[in-house]
Amino acid sequence: MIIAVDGPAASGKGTIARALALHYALPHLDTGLLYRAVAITVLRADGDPADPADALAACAFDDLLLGDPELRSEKAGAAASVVSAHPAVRAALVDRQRRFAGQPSGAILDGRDIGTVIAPEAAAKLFVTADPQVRATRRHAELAGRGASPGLDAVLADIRARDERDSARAAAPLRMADDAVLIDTTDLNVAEAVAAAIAAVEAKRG
Ligand SMILES: Nc1ncnc2c1ncn2[C@@H]1O[C@H](COP(=O)(O)OP(=O)(O)OP(=O)(O)O)[C@@H](O)[C@H]1O
Ligand SMILES: Nc1ccn([C@@H]2O[C@H](COP(=O)(O)O)[C@@H](O)[C@H]2O)c(=O)n1
Repeated sequence: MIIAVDGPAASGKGTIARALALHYALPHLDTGLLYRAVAITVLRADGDPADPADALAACAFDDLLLGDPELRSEKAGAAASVVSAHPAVRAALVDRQRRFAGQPSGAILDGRDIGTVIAPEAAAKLFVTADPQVRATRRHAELAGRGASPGLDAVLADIRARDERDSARAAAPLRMADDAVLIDTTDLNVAEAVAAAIAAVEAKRG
């Protein structure tokens, strides 16, 4: 079984995808990490994330980078949202994601275009969202817990800018697949959101 989990920044899709991976004993890929790795590789080479050639060259990143905590920074997220708009970057990362999705065991992938582009054949598709202010408050608390302290306003501005870039780009924009189930986590705690996700997957499995 392939489960696709898409949604905007800090909506809780990763939290849900990890919980589903445990529940169904399926491997999980956080596809945002791939774009974050490209972004950090560009920045460390003093390149420009908006330059398609710089971004494409960075797609040959070392897999060890995927464990680097700097990938979780807001700087990496913002630059990832710039490099991910280049069609050549998206094309360079497609095969890797499709191979992961195609494992005999099945898989769970979370991102922006899993249900629409990477695995349109997924048995269950979830689109996780939440009010931007709520997303910013949660991300702000998460960053503070890690010792980073951007102001709440800055976190909200970053989330809004990323939402806009990810939805407006021509290549694989963020959008809900026609056959996805919407999960709005604004008024749900983590346990409630995970329960809603499991119920949605069970309903799709029939
Ligand atoms: N339902 C919820 N209630 C409260 N906090 C939540 C809920 N879901 C997720 N969180 C918290 O919100 C933050 C963002 O969640 P998460 O990382 O899962 O979002 P995401 O959509 O995967 O983000 P990204 O766009 O960075 O990939 C985390 O700190 C997480 O613990
Ligand atoms: N399937 C995906 C996943 C991510 N992106 C881009 O990467 C940025 C960072 O992703 P996070 O999930 O880690 O926040 C995101 O803002 C997108 O621009 C993507 O395009 N497609």
